[in-house]
Amino acid sequence: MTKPFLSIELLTQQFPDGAGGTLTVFENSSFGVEEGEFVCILGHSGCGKSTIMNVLAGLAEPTSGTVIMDGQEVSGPSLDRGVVFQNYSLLPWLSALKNVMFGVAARHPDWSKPDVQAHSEKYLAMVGLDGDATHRKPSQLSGGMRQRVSIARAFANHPKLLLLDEPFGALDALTRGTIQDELLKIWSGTNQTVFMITHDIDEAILLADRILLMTNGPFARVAEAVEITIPRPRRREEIIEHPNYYAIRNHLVHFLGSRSKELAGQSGGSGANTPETIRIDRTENSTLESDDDPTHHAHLRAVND
Ligand SMILES: Nc1ncnc2c1ncn2[C@@H]1O[C@H](COP(=O)(O)OP(=O)(O)OP(=O)(O)O)[C@@H](O)[C@H]1O
Repeated sequence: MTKPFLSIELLTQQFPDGAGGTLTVFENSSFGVEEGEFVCILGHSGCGKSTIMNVLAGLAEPTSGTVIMDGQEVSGPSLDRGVVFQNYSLLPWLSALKNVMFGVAARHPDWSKPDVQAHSEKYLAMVGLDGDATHRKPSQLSGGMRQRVSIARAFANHPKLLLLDEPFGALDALTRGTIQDELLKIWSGTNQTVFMITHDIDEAILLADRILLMTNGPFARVAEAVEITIPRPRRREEIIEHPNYYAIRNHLVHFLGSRSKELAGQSGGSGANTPETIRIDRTENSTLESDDDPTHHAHLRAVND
């Protein structure tokens, strides 16, 4: 069997628990992400989402296990992986434009300065920043503007893998919607693979091909991979009308509300903890009753990987 583009294999992360013991955040977690796929990960605070993200970015070493991207083991950061964190992380002494240009110039050392600048301005404009704002330093921008610069910086580099840790958390609802649309536009026009942490169920349904659901920690694991069976292009005003929307949404809410706790703390032993694939499709079989109760799993077609 060929490996997926991004293959997370038997990943275990432990930290000292501060009381002389060991905290096992997750154990033997294994899952894959296909090239060009948009995956969101949902789970309660503290279950280990950012820890997984840091390992994928090459910014942290797992206790054991490996991450293989495009046939190569991830070790250390790389321009092939662009990261957008919750807390922006811009270089404070550079203007917004120069923050973006810095990465573009590193990625394309052969480009002339005007080319680097034009490319950077294009991506800043995509996230709604142009004119004076692009010449301001991060301290002279609002939190939302800083976050938009971080997003432009990551996208402008065309990394093979975009790692987004709650990238829209600091944005107001209107800007958030605009940038979600821009993200979808950029993603659909490239073959980039996106792995995104969010706490927003509706955002995840709008954006993702699959949503990974994590159980609560310690010994958290990606228990399910829920396919978003709503065709693209998706528009936020329209997807709620789709017959699968509330069925998927209810399933996610039910998982986060109770199953993430019920399944918590169960060590899977030495074997790989791979997620179960969940496919909910109310359009496939019109003989299904119209019953959105997510506990009625007879209505779900679950296929193991
Ligand atoms: N460097 C560290 N040393 C010790 N414990 C850590 C370290 N980093 C993370 N942890 C612990 O690992 C667990 C997972 O943390 P992580 O930040 O990955 O969670 P998260 O799911 O991203 O949470 P949130 O949604 O709140 O951002 C938490 O219990 C956290 O306290």
